[in-house]
Formats: sequence, structure tokens, C-alpha cells
Amino acid sequence: MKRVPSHVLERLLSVGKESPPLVTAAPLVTAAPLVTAAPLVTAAPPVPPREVFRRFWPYTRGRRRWLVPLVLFSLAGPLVDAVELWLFKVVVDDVLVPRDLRPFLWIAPTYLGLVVASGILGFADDMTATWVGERFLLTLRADVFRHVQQLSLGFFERRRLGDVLTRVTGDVDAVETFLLSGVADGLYHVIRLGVFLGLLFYLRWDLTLLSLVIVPLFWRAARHFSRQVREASRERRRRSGSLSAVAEESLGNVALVQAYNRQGWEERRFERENVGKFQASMTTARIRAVYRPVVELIEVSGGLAVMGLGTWKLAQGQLTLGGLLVFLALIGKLYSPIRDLSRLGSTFYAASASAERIIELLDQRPQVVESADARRIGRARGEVEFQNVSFRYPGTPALALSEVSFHVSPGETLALVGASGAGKSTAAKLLLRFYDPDRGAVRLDGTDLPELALSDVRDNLAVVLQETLVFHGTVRENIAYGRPGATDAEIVAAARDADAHDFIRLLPDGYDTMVGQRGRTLSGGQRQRLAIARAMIRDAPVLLLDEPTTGLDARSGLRVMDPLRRLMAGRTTVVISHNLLTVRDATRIVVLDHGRILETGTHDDLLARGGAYAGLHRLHAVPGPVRAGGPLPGTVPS
Ligand SMILES: Nc1ncnc2c1ncn2[C@@H]1O[C@H](COP(=O)(O)OP(=O)(O)OP(=O)(O)O)[C@@H](O)[C@H]1O
Repeated sequence: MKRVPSHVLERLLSVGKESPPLVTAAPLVTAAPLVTAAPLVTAAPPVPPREVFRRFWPYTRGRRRWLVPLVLFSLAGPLVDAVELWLFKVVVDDVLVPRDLRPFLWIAPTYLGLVVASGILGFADDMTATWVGERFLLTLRADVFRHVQQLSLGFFERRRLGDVLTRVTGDVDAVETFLLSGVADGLYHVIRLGVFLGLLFYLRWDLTLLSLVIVPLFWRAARHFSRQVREASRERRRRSGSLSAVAEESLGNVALVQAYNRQGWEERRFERENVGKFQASMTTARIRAVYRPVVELIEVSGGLAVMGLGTWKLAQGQLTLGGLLVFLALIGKLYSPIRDLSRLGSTFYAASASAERIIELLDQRPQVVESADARRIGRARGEVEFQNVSFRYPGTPALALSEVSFHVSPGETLALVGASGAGKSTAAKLLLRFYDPDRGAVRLDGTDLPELALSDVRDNLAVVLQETLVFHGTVRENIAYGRPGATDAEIVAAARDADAHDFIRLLPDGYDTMVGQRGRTLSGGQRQRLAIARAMIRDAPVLLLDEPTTGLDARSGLRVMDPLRRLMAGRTTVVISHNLLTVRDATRIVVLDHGRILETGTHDDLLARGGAYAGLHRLHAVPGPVRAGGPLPGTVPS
């Protein structure tokens, strides 16, 4: 009889303590929120605005021609303004000064006509700009979401979900500002500037030149403040991401938070990020608030200089009163696009802080990629093989799996057992091709998984996980998730096989009952049977069961065994379990420890060998085999 290494027994013992067979309380929560002093979300690497532009410009393809009417509308606005001002000059010089009402009879209807025309143009401009911008966002948001969905599991295991959500739903909008609204506004201001500058030069070139001396001052101020706004905006966006991350973690784990009375602590965590965001917003506001009076000061200085020279010219008789007033009004109009252009700089920088976060997301590459010449295999026979598989999670020192080899023929059941952290779930992740092994090969029907189309690999697998995933939707939708397009009859048949039909019938709306997010309105056993029905309907040749009875009490655990056996019949099954009842019938049992295979064999072989498995068996004192539907000694039959 082989001696069992003491550390192995200790670890196996710890298994028994952590999850005794069949008699475990349902977990309240899935995962505890991570508590660290380090920043929740790190800032995305800075990207120069030109690069931001280059990255996103291709997204405007197909919509660029809409920029033409936008520019035309922009042209019309300042022209209407200019005509209005010219009419004002005529009113002063030809109506007010000579006190003659006759010209007013054509000026009034012309003015009204102009207002109506500018209203119509404004409407068309608004609608076109919004349509173009929103269509752009529609595509970009969908693309970013598609990209994020294609990222490998490793990405989601490393990142804060709340931050990713903020990027997909919030930061994306800023890219539109950067590219379309920003560019359209910029063009609009440039056109206004051109029109007014042309008019001013036409009216009085000398006064116009004088009014332009302040432009370099505008420019310098704009550059200075834009840089500051950019820094503050980066911080603000980072804080937004952190805030969402905290909210998502706290609310997603509300059962743990309330059970441990940690609401106050969670509030403080939220408060820290909330205050951080507030401070970042205040910094941005302060910069903008300082900028505004500085700009006004520059503007007024220019205006006063022109007024001084203009008044002198008026006194000299070189200018009419109407001419001077129009000139001063036009100067105001001229300064506004200059001011808006310089302000646009800070808007650009603020938007680029968000765009950087999107770029960082888009630059993430899936660790698992489908090769260009991936083979399609359709329905597999269901032969699964691990050959000398070694794998280390990125950024971790120890191997999670080391030289692991096993083979499962179609229709056989392989059980993976071992202490917590032994590498069982890691093996499941490699079989699902969430990760690729560093060395060795995982094969389906004799072909390395990377040589197969990714969707084929996953289509051939049905999974029932420890933490059963139930979506917010009807029971029917949740079952049909396993095979979109399944008929009602197939859904009911799957539910019957999964022993779920009876409880579903008793739900308020039967198969149309809405189950809350993560299936919170169902019991653990009901959720598990729903997951089995989903796997049934998928009808895949390979079945992966990761702790299918963990978290269920004895009665629920037993109820799940029968449907599980029906599900496993005729399929290749890889079952991960601490529960020796689910593994004893397996064709082969693989005992893992620290990522290595300790022993392999059937239940009887391993018992006879007296090694780790036998030790585990003794510890759990497993009662006799359970027949389909038969109760465990000492348990209440369902
Ligand atoms: N995403 C991850 N990143 C880094 N290390 C990981 C990750 N997931 C698991 N590990 C590590 O890999 C090792 C194997 O973990 P795995 O989840 O495969 O164990 P397990 O046997 O399934 O445990 P359990 O029975 O508790 O579910 C552990 O040391 C674990 O800390």
C-alpha cells in the first residue's frame, strides 16, 4: 500500500472541511469585492490628439458626405448674421439718423424673412448634426462592445467590470465629440471667422488689423488652459471608471455586504471615489472658470482699442455712426468664433482623455485567437485529450497545471478531483479554450484545439458550472440560451429531463416567469436544474460539469443527480467535483494536486491502491452507491 504524502492528506482534508459531500449551504454570493489601497482603475496611456484622430477617422466612413450639408448650414448661419448687421447699419444711417420711416417698410419684412430662414436652417443643421453624430456613435459603440466580447476570459479576470462598462457606455460618447461635433464646430467657427473677417476688412482694414493684435494672446491662453483641462479630464474619467467599479462590486455582492453589515464600509469606499470625481470635476471647472474672465479681458482690451480708434475716426468724419456701431458689433461677432475656437481646444483635450480609454480597450488583443486556416468539424465524436499540458496564468509565478495528461473516449466520464486550488477549473478553462496551454496540447477528436474554429470547439461543449449563470429573462429564454431557435416542445422536453418542469409549472407564469438577474428569485437547486435543462437542449457531445452539486443541500443535491445522469448518458463528460458521489461512477478518476496528476484510475482501482483518493474516500466515509432516484442514507428523500 502506497503511503499518502502528509501535505496531500492535509490538503484533501481541507477539501472536506470546505465542502463536505452534498451537505453544503448555498453560497450567498459569488465573490467578495477586492479591497486594495492601490488605485482601483489605472489611467490609460496618453495618446496625442493627432493619433486619436487617426484611429477613429475610419469610423466616419460612409457618413463623411454628410459633413458637406453641415458645412453649408454652417456657412448660412454667419451670412444671415452678417445681413442682419448690415440691415442694422441701414436702420441707423437711413432710418434713425435722418428720422425717415420709408426704408423701414422693406427692412422690417426682410428682417422677418431672415429670422424665418435662419430658423429653418438652424433646425436642419441641428437635426443633421445629431443624426450624423448618433449614427457614428451607434457604430462605434457596437464595435467597442463586439471587441470587448471577443476578449479572452483573462482580460475580464484582470479588469474591473465597472470600469469597462463606463468605457463602453460613457467614454465612447466623447469620441464623437472629438471627431464629429468637434470638427463640425471647428469648421463652423472657421467659416464664421472667415465671413466676419472678410466683412471687417471690406469695411475698415485699418481697424480690423488693430482688432487682430489680440489673436496671439487668445492662442497662448487657449494652449495653456487646454493642457490643464486635459490632465483634469483624465483624472475625471479615471474616477468615473473607479466609481462604477465600486458600485458594481458593492451592489453585485449586496448579500455579502448586508450579511456582514459592511454597508458603512462600502459607502466609504464609494465616497472616496465619489469625492475623487468631485474634486476632479471641480479642478476642470476651476480651470474653465479662470479661463473665461482671462478671455474676456483679452476681448475687451481689443474692443476698447478699436472703439478708441473708431471714435477718433468718427470725430474726423472718416466714419458714420452706423458704420462704427456695425463695426463694433462685427468685432464682437469676430471675437466669438476666435473664443469658441480656442475653447474648442479644451473640449478636444477633454474628449481625448476619454478617447484614450477607448483606445486602450481597443488595443487589448484576445489571448486566444482563431487561426486563419482553422478547421470546421461540425459535430465532434467527443474524444477529449490533454497531452503534457502545462499552464501558468499570466503574471503568476506558479504553474496552475504541470504536465497533465489524460484521455477520454467518446461517451466516457472523466472525473477531476483534488484539493481547492489543485487546478481542476483551470483544466476546464483550457478545454473551453478560454486559455491556451503554455506547453502540451488539448485535443478534441484528436485535433489540437487551436487548429479548430473557436465556435466549433464551444458548440461541441455544454457546461454546467458551480455558479449557475441565469440571466434576467424568462425561464424559457434561459433554457433556450443553450440553443437559440429551440422550439417550445424541445424546451419543455429538456426541462422534463432536467427534472425542472414541475417547479417551472408552479411558478407564477410558468415558462414565461421572469427570473431576476443571476436567477436570484430561484433556489440553488432550481437554478442548477435550469442549467442542466440548458445543457440538455444544447445536446453537445462533450459535457463539462464544474462542481455541479456544490452549494446544494443533500435533498437538492440528490434531485440534481438523476437529471445529471440523464444528461451524461451517451456523452463524453469531464466532471469536476469534491463530491465523491458524482465521481465514483466515472470511467476514470484523475487526482490533481498543485497542478500535477497524483494518481489516475477507476474508483475501485484507486481505493485498492490506498493513495490520496482512498484517503479522501475514508475521510468522507462515502455511503453506498446511489441508484437513480434513490435517497442517501441519512438524507431526506425529495
Ligand atoms: N484567473 C487566475 N489568475 C491567476 N491565477 C489563477 C486564476 N485562476 C486560478 N488561479 C490559480 O490557479 C491555481 C488553480 O486554480 P483552479 O481554480 O484551477 O483550482 P481548482 O482546483 O479548480 O480549485 P477549487 O476546487 O477551489 O475550485 C490556484 O492556485 C489559483 O490561485
